[in-house]
Order: sequence, then structure tokens, then C-alpha cells
Amino acid sequence: MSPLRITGVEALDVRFPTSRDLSGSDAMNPAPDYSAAYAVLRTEEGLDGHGLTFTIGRGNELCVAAIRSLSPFVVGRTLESITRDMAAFWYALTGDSQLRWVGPEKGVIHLAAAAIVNAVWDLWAKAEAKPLWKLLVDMTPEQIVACVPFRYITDALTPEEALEILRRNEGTRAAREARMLKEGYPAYTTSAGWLGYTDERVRELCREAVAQGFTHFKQKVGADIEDDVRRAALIREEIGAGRKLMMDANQVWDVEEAIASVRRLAEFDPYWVEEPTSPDDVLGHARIAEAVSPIRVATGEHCQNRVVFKQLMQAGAIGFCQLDACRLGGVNEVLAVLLMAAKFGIPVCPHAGGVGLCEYVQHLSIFDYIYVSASLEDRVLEYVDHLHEHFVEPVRIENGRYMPPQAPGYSIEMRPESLQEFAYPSGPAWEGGA
Ligand SMILES: C[C@H](O)[C@@H](O)[C@@H](O)[C@H](O)C(=O)O
Ligand SMILES: [Mg+2]
Repeated sequence: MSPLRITGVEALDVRFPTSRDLSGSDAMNPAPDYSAAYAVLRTEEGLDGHGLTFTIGRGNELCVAAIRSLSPFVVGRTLESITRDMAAFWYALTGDSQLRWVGPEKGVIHLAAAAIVNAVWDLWAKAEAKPLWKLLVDMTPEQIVACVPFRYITDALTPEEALEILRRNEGTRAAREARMLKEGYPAYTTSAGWLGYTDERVRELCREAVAQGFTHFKQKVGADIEDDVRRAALIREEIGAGRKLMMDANQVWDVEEAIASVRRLAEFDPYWVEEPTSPDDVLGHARIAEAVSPIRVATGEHCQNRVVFKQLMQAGAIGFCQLDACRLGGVNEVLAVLLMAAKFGIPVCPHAGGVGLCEYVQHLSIFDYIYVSASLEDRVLEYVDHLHEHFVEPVRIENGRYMPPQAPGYSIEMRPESLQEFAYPSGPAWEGGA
């Protein structure tokens, strides 16, 4: 193990003016600027760990400040002293009593913790010269379990059960790894269906995505039901009855309103309805799930921690788990949710509508398939076609599938020129204001 010592943390405010063309828009978020609170862990040896947390513009500065507040938990430490007991590190970072008060394990402080945790994993994977998914795949079940924060979830999943899940498909793991390397992980596209796009643009983008080999498409709904119906009809016209159509309401409906709206949209055969109501309303999701069945409910991009996911699963409230790589507290907490989902038999289709999220989640889903779920049934990974050019190792999509990244790390390092150009508010991209 390398003696890498972390000597400092840089926290950067990086924003992309996506609101100018309404890419990323939905019923709740009409004009997002895809942004990153970006952390760089510097080491004496010159190898850096990179991590980011995703926001949609204003408020990014709060996450940047929170990254600075958390940096004493990594500065001065060697990588080895962290990786020797990853769970202990995670508890220390998320458990400082005074900082925990402004969470706990939720909101700005948890988003910032995720940036740092993910930067540590990036550094670890780089030190081992492996892409993050492979670092995880090469661990023993015991080593993986040692990274998982089990506090608050042992009533749903014990470490022994987690070990059992990780061991049960051991014999076929190599075959799944080979399959991933050959075929990649199936993706769906959200890029055709942003709410602010005109009907013509939606049509055009659907055609392009069909030609690129996509089989699953997501549309935004929830601003106006008549618009939703019209857009669903035109997307169905473009993609045909055989391809899947998901609908994402981004939390705008009340519970009964959600049920009525999904019933109205049912004629377009939605594969799932996403974020139908408040992300914290576990029982509301359960009620919706029951009422709109067999259409399934998906949620998770705003699910703040493993505890809420536990409850959603225990309550039978979700049919798809859309965990977010940096809304949860980084890789450690993601592992907890992947394992719970395996126990409850819920497919994980991570959230990736944001900057850098596709880069992150490809590692998580590939690992999930090889090591945890061992299944591709009902699993499809979100893809948005924005801002990949700013990453040193951008995602590679072939025929509608994510091809496994090969470069060491978590694929989240941004190009230095992009960090400079989109620095907020001083970078050239922001000259003249927002
Ligand atoms: C504001 C963002 O683009 C969201 O609309 C996006 O994350 C979306 O919910 C998604 O599912 O990708
Ligand atoms: Mg969504």
C-alpha cells in the first residue's frame, strides 16, 4: 500500500450555464445551471484525488464552504490510514457532532461529505492503478463489508447477510466481468425529453437516440397534464410501442394528484413514474405505488441517505432504486444501498442527470452487476448527453450502452482548462453575469 499523504484540499465552485438552452429542465427545476462543488485532495507525491457533488447553480457556494469545513478530516492523513478502516473514516467524516448538527447525514453537509469521500475513492483507485469498479470487484466480500456504514440499517440488513449476498454469485463473477467488457451496461436517455425543449427538438432528439441504439427514453412531466399527454403521444410516435418510456415528475405532485396524473398518462404505457411526490414521503410513495400498479414508482435522486432508502424498501414504496452517487455520502453509503436493494430484490437504476453523474454511476452499476445483483433484468442506467467534454476520461457510450472505463480512478477528474473557464463567478464563461 502506498504511503500517500493528503496535504491539502482545494474546494472549487464550477458552474455551467445550461439554463441558457434549458438543458436539464424539468417541472420543479425550470432553469438549472449544472454545477459542481469540486474537491481536490492534494498529496505530497503528486497523485491527486478528485470528487464532486452535483448542484444546479445557486447554493453551490454552500457546498464548497461545507467541503472546506470537512477538510480537516482528511488533511494530514495517509491514504493507507483511511483505507485500512474505511467505515471508521466514513463515520468520522459524517459524525463530527458539531457539523452533524446541520444534517445529520442530509442536505449541504452530506453533499459535501460525498465530494470528499468520492475523492478519497478516486485517489485509492488511482493508487491501485485501477478504475473504481475494478478496485471494488477485486475486493473480497469481507473487504467490501468493512467499507459499509451499517449504523441505522441493521434491522434491515446485517453484515452477515451482506456477506452472504456478496458470496452467493462468486462463481460466476468472472463471466459477468467479461460480459461487461464486451457488451457494456445498458443505458437510457433523458436528453430527448427535457421540459424546456420544443416539440420539434424532442422529436429530433428521439430520432437521433433511436438511431444511436437507445431502447429506453425518459420524458419530463408534471407542469401541465395536457402538455404531458401531447408530448407523451409524440414521443411514442417516434419511439414506437416496443421501446420503453419513463416519466419523471420531479416531485411536483401531491399524493392523490400523482395518482390521478399517472392514471391519465397510463395509456402511454410508462415503464416507471419517477419522483411523483416529495422525496421524504415514504408512505406517500407506498400509497402511489399501490394505486398505480402495475406501473412502478422510481425515486432516489433526492433520497438523502441509506435510512430513507431502507424505509422505502421496507414499505414496498419503490419498484426502482435511483440512488445518487453524491447525494448519498459517497461510495461507502452507496454500497449499503446496493446491498439493501439486493436483499429486497429491487433493481438499482442510478440517477445520472447532472454534470459528472454519468461518469460516476457507470462504475457503480458495473460493480453492482458483476458483484451484487448479478442481473440486468429491469436495470438500465441513465445517460444525459451533456458536458462530458470537460472530463479527462469521459464516458464512452456504444450502441446505447456504457462501456466500462479503463483509466485508473473514479472518472470524475475535470480538465484543468474547464475548471478555469467555468469557475464561478470569475471564469470567462461567466463574464457578463449569469
Ligand atoms: C434538474 C435536473 O436536470 C433533473 O431534472 C434531473 O436530475 C432529472 O431528475 C433526472 O432524472 O435526470
Ligand atoms: Mg429525475
